[in-house]
Amino acid sequence: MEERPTSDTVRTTTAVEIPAEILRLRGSIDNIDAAIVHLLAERFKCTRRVGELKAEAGLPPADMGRERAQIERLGSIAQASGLDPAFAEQFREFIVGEVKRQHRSIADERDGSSTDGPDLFA
Ligand SMILES: C=C(O[C@@H]1C=C(C(=O)O)C=C[C@H]1O)C(=O)O
Repeated sequence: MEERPTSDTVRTTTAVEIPAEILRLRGSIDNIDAAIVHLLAERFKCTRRVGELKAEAGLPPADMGRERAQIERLGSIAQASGLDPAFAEQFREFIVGEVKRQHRSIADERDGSSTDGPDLFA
């Protein structure tokens, strides 16, 4: 006979069968996660090169004019696609924060001067 959980027994996840639809959805979630990692890897390849070109040109790591345009554009895209725009902005900020950290480190490796300059606020 199947043992029923009581207040002092803990039901483990293995005790209950996982519905087939959840398993199917997890297959898609895994594919999406893989795509996100591939896309991020490609994005960081591009931003790393932008960091090198900025350091060569003596440009600062951050460009707040560009970021304002990104925030506006991605906010509209998030809204239209049913993603919370606040979450989209947190995610953008997380990624771009790492990009700027990498740009500062590229500039520092070159001559150590670019981190001392102001961000671009055009
Ligand atoms: C990549 C750049 O540098 C920074 C990083 C950005 C990004 O990751 O999209 C955008 C603007 C900059 O603050 C850039 O200027 O294009």
